[in-house]
Amino acid sequence: MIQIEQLSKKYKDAEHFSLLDLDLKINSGEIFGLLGPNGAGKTTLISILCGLIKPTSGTFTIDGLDFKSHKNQLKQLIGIVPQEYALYPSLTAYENLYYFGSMFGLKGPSFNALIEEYLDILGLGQFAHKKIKAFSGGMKRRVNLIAGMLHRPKVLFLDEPTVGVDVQSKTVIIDFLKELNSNGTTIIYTSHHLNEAENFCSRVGIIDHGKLICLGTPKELIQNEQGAQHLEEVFLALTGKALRDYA
Ligand SMILES: Nc1ncnc2c1ncn2[C@@H]1O[C@H](COP(=O)(O)OP(=O)(O)OP(=O)(O)O)[C@@H](O)[C@H]1O
Repeated sequence: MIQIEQLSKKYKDAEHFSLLDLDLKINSGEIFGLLGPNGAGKTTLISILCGLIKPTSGTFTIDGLDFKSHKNQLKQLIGIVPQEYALYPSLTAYENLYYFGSMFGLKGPSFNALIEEYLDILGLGQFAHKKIKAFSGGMKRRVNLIAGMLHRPKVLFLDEPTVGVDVQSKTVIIDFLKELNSNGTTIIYTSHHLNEAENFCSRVGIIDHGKLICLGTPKELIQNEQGAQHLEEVFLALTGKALRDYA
């Protein structure tokens, strides 16, 4: 489904590569977790795969479509749920979603019904016509999520979809993503919640300093790391305890 070959990214004026010669294959139907410390290169990788930034070198295909020659088809195929809220604060939840859907050519009564259905599933039905600026962080995260998948993409990229939300919102978001996945959507997500990733992901890849340092099912990675009971111990053993502060 996603085939990445020798992907590298060096930002303009940066001293180091943020991604270096990364090879990775993600299969159709997976829930794939991209894990790594702050500054490891997760957002950079997702941003390249979503076509938001260009790689310095390397190639990738999604569903057999090359990123350079099939930009427009790829836009239809993928959905993006960014880390930052992509919502208009002075519009209502419904208006925001209508706007995002219309960018994919969605309109009409069946589209209205779809927006209402998703808002209901994510517990926001009664707030559909309230302005986003009055929403809590957890509510905004849920609207942000719907905005990224209204056009029913085959592949959904999510950059920390559960950051800063309470356990209740987190559960609703994860259950919703599991349901999407069971209906055929491939999910690629980044997170710092290692317990969540351990339970949620079919496979994970740990990235550090722009390189993929391990890949496998959570169970495999835990079994391969001596004394580890959970993914968090594997993560610390592989990436160390030093702080990752950059400016
Ligand atoms: N626009 C940019 N210009 C220059 N350097 C950048 C830019 N964006 C990211 N970087 C650098 O690239 C590296 C990887 O950053 P990236 O945001 O991809 O990491 P991340 O794994 O998503 O981190 P986090 O968990 O903190 O979100 C870091 O060293 C970061 O400082």
